[in-house]
Amino acid sequence: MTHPIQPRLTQVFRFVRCTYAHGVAELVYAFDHGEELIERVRFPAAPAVTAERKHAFEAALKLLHLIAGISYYKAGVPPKIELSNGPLDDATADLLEALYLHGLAEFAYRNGLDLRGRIAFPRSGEPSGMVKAATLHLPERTLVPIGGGKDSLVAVEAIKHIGGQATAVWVGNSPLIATCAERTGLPTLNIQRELAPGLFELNRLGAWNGHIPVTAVNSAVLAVAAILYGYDSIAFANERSASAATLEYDGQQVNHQWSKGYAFERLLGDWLHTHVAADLHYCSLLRPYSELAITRAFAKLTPYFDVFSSCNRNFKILGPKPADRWCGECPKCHFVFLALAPFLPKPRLLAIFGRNVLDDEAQTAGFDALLEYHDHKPFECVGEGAEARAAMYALSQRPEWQEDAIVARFRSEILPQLDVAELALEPWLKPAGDHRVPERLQPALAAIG
Ligand SMILES: CC(=O)N[C@H]1[C@@H](OP(=O)(O)OP(=O)(O)OC[C@H]2O[C@@H](n3ccc(=O)[nH]c3=O)[C@H](O)[C@@H]2O)O[C@H](CO)[C@@H](O)[C@@H]1O[C@H](C)C(=O)N[C@@H](C)C(=O)N[C@@H](CCC(=O)O)C(=O)O
Ligand SMILES: Nc1ncnc2c1ncn2[C@@H]1O[C@H](COP(=O)(O)OP(=O)(O)OP(=O)(O)O)[C@@H](O)[C@H]1O
Repeated sequence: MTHPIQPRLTQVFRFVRCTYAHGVAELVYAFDHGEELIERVRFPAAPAVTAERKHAFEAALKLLHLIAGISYYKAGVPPKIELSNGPLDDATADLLEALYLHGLAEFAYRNGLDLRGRIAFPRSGEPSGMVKAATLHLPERTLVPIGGGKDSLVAVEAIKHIGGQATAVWVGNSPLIATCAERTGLPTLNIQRELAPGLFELNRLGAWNGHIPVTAVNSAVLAVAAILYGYDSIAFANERSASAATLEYDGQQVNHQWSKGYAFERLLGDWLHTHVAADLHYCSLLRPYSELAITRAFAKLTPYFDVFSSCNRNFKILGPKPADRWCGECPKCHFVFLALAPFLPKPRLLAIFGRNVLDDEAQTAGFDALLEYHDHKPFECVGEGAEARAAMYALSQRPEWQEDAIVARFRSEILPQLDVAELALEPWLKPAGDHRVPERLQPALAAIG
């Protein structure tokens, strides 16, 4: 009989094996000599892997195993990591160590842990180099991940605008995301992901728990899918402000959205070019845009208004979900309401949310955090504090909004402490900064701005 392990006392996290057959990937992990934790990812109607793509497929699958391990590793954060398939080359180890350190920074901060110097993947010492993987002549079509919220729908419409071939793809079994994906009118692909049930048991036994960089997991799933089904690009909808830290603590930046940020996009995009296929492109189509530029673009996409939701409470695997798509109380509901408000007629916005979030005094502390007023930005996927202040200032100048409780308080209490010259909306609406959008998709960028 095996005794239940005490997750926080474990010494080794083991990547046991990773297999694939008939559209199902099994990703297997264990702590010490404890029971195997098996995560399954199901690729529907999967075609056979061709000989030409075999090497690329295996490389992508191996990366998925290594990345998805983060959900389990975090339960114990033991001092040692073991790989049954041998050590990693430097580029792979660098990618994983960056992901585990920065992607778990919020987890570490909230649990009072310091992961610096603790996460070391075994290395072969093989230099990374920048040798390109083979070109696979992947079909010119794009996987567009759908998250149920506004951002991915803006990306979808931009690709449709340039006549690009694309498939709306999502990981997991959210009916809300399925409805959004169907509304795009694109072909759809739903990949199922089942966490190892043993993780919930570890949680019950007092495992460490907290945020994981789920976009990295979804990205690795989609890299496997791109090779399996044949796509030359994966176009996420991660905004410019996703790269901004939520807070800084003890000399370390803590960014809730790290795997949505540009640093991770670069690491993974380069890794795919060198280890999987020279013609598989991983990018974010919204990288040059702020949240406000994206909400302005989304405000024109009326066909999605009755199906989308950015409220993450919809996406829990366990536990209750909001009755009507928007809980109206969480940082995402606060931010999306505020960021859409400057670009939509007020009655339209109230109809989407079924309430006026800005006239609810109970939400004052939540909005203060968004504005970084006596608080830091919330641990959620929300825009920068300066962006939220610009949106709030715009509303405070409009008669239809300025009497609402939260806006009125902003006018009387917060605005006098701010420099109005820094509150303009317009600078946020211009694209800026680098992106990695491949040439074929670049015309779609212009369709957003
Ligand atoms: C939906 C959600 O926000 N979940 C977070 C929440 O989880 P909770 O315990 O309340 O419920 P479940 O989602 O049902 O998860 C149950 C447990 O399962 C583990 N887990 C789940 C998914 C996974 O991929 N790995 C896991 O290990 C975990 O132990 C759960 O407790 O709180 C958790 C703890 O803080 C978070 O880990 C859950 O976050 C999910 C991974 C998730 O999908 N979150 C996205 C909505 C999310 O945060 N997206 C970010 C993207 C940022 C990035 O860099 O990727 C965003 O929108 O900002
Ligand atoms: N379940 C999922 N499957 C595939 N991709 C996902 C999933 N959830 C989120 N994503 C993708 O991850 C990226 C970040 O998600 P995010 O929640 O910021 O976007 P969103 O849902 O489109 O918009 P919003 O910011 O309004 O929530 C987006 O490209 C989104 O499509």
